[in-house]
Amino acid sequence: MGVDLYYMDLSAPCRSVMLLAKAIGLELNLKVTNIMTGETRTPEFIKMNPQHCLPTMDDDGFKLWESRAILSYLASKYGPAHLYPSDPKERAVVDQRLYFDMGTLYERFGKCVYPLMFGDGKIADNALDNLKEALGWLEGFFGDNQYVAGPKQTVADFAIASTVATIEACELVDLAAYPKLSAWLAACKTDMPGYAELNGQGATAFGGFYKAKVNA
Ligand SMILES: N[C@@H](CCC(=O)N[C@@H](CS)C(=O)NCC(=O)O)C(=O)O
Repeated sequence: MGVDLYYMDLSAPCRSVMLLAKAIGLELNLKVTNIMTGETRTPEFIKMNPQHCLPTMDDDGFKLWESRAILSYLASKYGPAHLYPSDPKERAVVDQRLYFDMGTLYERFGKCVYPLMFGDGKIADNALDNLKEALGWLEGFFGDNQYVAGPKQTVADFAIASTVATIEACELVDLAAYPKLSAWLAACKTDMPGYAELNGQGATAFGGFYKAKVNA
């Protein structure tokens, strides 16, 4: 019974789901799963998620992956309505932020770090500028709002907080150049239950791994 979550602390998408669960008081059956030692490639895991990625969720037999889909599902089923609003326009803005996070912000961040951490070490010349451009767009999304998708906290805040925490920990960009984003991140650090334990420690470990590769 209950919601199983297969996860790793180092993983930003996993941390976003764990932060949401803490915020809504949903107890997860946490199942630490090591991608480095092949624990997502076992026949049992592949049967549950043929894409063998983390996070993977199992809610009493309902299996789901893609962290942002998990966030929307858990908020819809267990959270207060404002976290994933039913109003079509409000929901569309939340979805836009989630897709932006996955397809642009995290994607551009990944191009700055993953080749060094897991690939051939070749980082494109424009990778950092592209990441800064995406952070500039995110800065603009705030407008006069306190949260990334408007005046209320939504699932997009959990997804983007995990991405930005990871960017911060890698020390690639001076986030002070984005004042609204910096103010929001500071508020996440104090107001999101478990931020220090989850995003703090997990992102710091990821950043440490990245910086060790840079200095190797
Ligand atoms: N877009 C996916 C990304 C999932 C992903 O790439 N997860 C990584 C860990 S951060 C993973 O499981 N990699 C191992 C694999 O794909 O086999 C999400 O947000 O859930």
